[in-house]
Amino acid sequence: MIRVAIVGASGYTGVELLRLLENHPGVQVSCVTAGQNAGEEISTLFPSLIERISLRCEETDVALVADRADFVFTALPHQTAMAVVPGFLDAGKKVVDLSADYRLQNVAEYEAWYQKHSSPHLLAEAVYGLPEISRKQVATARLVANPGCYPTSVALALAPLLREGLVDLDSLIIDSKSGTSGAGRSAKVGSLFCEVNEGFKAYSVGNHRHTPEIEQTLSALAGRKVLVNFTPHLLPVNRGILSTCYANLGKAASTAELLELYRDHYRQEFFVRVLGEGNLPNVAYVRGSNFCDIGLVSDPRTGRVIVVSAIDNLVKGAAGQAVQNMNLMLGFDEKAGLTALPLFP
Ligand SMILES: NC(=O)C1=CN([C@@H]2O[C@H](COP(=O)(O)OP(=O)(O)OC[C@H]3O[C@@H](n4cnc5c(N)ncnc54)[C@H](OP(=O)(O)O)[C@@H]3O)[C@@H](O)[C@H]2O)C=CC1
Ligand SMILES: CC(=O)N[C@@H](CCC(=O)OP(=O)(O)O)C(=O)O
Repeated sequence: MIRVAIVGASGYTGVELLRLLENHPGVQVSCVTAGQNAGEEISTLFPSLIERISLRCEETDVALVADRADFVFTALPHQTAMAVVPGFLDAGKKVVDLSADYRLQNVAEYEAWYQKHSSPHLLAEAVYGLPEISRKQVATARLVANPGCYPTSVALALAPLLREGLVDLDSLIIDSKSGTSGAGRSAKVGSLFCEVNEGFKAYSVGNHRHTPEIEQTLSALAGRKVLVNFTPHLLPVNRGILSTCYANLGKAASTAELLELYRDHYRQEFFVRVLGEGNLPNVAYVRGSNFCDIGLVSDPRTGRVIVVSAIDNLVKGAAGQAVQNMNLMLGFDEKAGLTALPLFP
């Protein structure tokens, strides 16, 4: 059994890692850490774990964690992650970082959208861990930057069109909606029940920090710089991201032809489910799973294709994708621990 640490286990992605890894045949969670909850029993913080997982949350101390684990997940807020990730690498550990700290390859871009980077030398080494796009690089990586939830849903929705050069790259518009767990477990007025329930709003319009991450991936797929309009919305549900992506087709193509292209593209991908004509994704049908469901419609009236994708932000958008990356990095079956069907209804 490989010993695994979850640094930042008292958050939403941390507890999701615990849930998924409990069913993993080759690893055992040997150490969990927290910030203000250090010292607490993890099943007290999350009664969902009672009688199955009993671990004391340690201080987030690099030497202690490195001593107790062979592999590390960092599930910390950005900026906090970069304070510890270099220490784990120096101690010879492989790391999947769930924060945004190592996702952007360009330091200036990171510092423009986030804050000063304390280990910019690692940005060139870190592999952006979207296995359906960068599987080979993930398998040999020491540090994987686990993609953001919105960028995962967008990259998988648009990759076939961009790789095949079928759309006008200056026409991309992305409209995404996320459940509230995307904002994490820490107390914030904007996440309170009365602020979210029965409401629906756009936020960070024109300036959300996932914009450069989305553009980085789409540019690599397209082979040239791509800019997008990306508008996130807050949905009054616990989990789920639905992204609706609009693009002008270079030349006319029917819904059936485009779906055939998507099916070809993702034929080998267990976690991407391309829906049949007339069917469109719904966050309710991926909840709790590592699936990304994709559907599309070609609109001959406007010459646009509209691609819709759905993921669970905490699974394919965070902890599930992190486990998928770990599986590749450690040579396990990529699906290990991740084959559960979605929770429905
Ligand atoms: N939620 C989501 O859907 C997604 C989240 N992510 C990213 O994953 C990371 C974790 O997210 P999430 O689990 O939602 O966040 P939470 O806010 O739910 O949890 C954050 C975790 O980090 C710990 N922490 C915070 N500050 C410190 C500190 N200074 N020192 C040590 N530990 C600290 C917290 O401990 P404590 O509470 O005990 O202080 C908690 O365990 C973030 O970078 C987030 O952006 C990525 C994709 C999707
Ligand atoms: C609903 C909500 O607030 N979502 C978060 C994004 C989710 C996330 O955690 O993304 P990172 O990993 O890049 O931090 C947001 O908009 O900031």
